Amino acid sequence: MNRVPAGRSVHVRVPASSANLGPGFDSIGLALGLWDDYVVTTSDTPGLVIEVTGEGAGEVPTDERHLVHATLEHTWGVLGVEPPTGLRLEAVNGVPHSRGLGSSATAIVAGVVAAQALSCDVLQGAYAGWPAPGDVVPVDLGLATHLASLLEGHPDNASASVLGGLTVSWMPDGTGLDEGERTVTARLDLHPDVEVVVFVPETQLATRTARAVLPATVPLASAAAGAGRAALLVHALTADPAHLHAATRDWLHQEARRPSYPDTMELVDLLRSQGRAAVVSGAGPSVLVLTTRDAADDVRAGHLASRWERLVPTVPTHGATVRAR
Ligand SMILES: Nc1ncnc2c1ncn2[C@@H]1O[C@H](COP(=O)(O)OP(=O)(O)OP(=O)(O)O)[C@@H](O)[C@H]1O
Ligand SMILES: N[C@@H](CCO)C(=O)O
Repeated sequence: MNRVPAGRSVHVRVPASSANLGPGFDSIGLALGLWDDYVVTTSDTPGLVIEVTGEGAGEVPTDERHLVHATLEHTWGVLGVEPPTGLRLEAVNGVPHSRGLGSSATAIVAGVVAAQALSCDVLQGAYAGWPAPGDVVPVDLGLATHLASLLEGHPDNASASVLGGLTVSWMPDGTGLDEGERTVTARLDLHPDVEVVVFVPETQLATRTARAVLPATVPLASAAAGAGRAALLVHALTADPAHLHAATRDWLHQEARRPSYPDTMELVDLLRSQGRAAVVSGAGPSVLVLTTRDAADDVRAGHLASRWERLVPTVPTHGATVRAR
């Protein structure tokens, strides 16, 4: 088996994401212009060195359990290449952890694309040699979406982090993610009038915890109502933002999770009562407001308790990028 060569270094940038956007549970994702940056360098000196600054510094493990490192190893296994002898991972994280902003998907996507990039010429005979410093290193974005979605357990965050913009993901032949099925994603352009405001609390909520409280089944009427709003949501986000408030109504997950994030739902209820298209971002506890450009200043200026940090990220039109160093 070929080994990833020593003496290579890549700079990987991956955006955060907001999943669900109300009724698009486990399928709709939106990239957010908050970024994790990684430099991954191979060497022939055995060992692993991990340095983390920014979000998660002093909290995430800096050994082989680190999520990006574990993903690199997993991806090289899937690709059938031997990991390099030595590896250095420098992380500068701008995506808040466990706030519903897709931090785990961001990290997983970083690992998947870095692993592909560092072995690109080992895998692709047609690709001659290692790129010059600053050049984009080619990766298979479809494979990246699929592998990252499998590792994450749902495709909504991973697809937005890989592709940027607005994404809708589905499984061709079923409801669950498994090795035999490849995630498919449609990448949509957000209507140019749509802007986002994100309210981030100090409290954290692990996605695993938030998923554990969801019911196994929902009433047909709720499923039918949600399907209609999810369809309307795609129309509102791409063609007619006037429908955003109606389109972001959810019956599948937010109410079931209310006891897990009461302050979040209180803010969502308040903003919705004021006509804002407010939803829980991902599995919470952040709140995402989808607004139009003319109303964005009002949303940004609204009075808010001090425990909420207000962010105004762009929606990047591209997702993960990898450049040689
Ligand atoms: N950049 C990172 N480096 C290392 N580990 C990370 C990184 N980002 C996230 N993680 C790990 O993932 C955990 C958070 O994942 P989790 O799925 O619970 O929340 P999230 O992805 O931030 O939110 P959501 O999935 O609701 O959008 C962190 O506690 C940490 O263990
Ligand atoms: N669709 C997932 C997103 C987690 O970020 C959930 O709500 O559990």
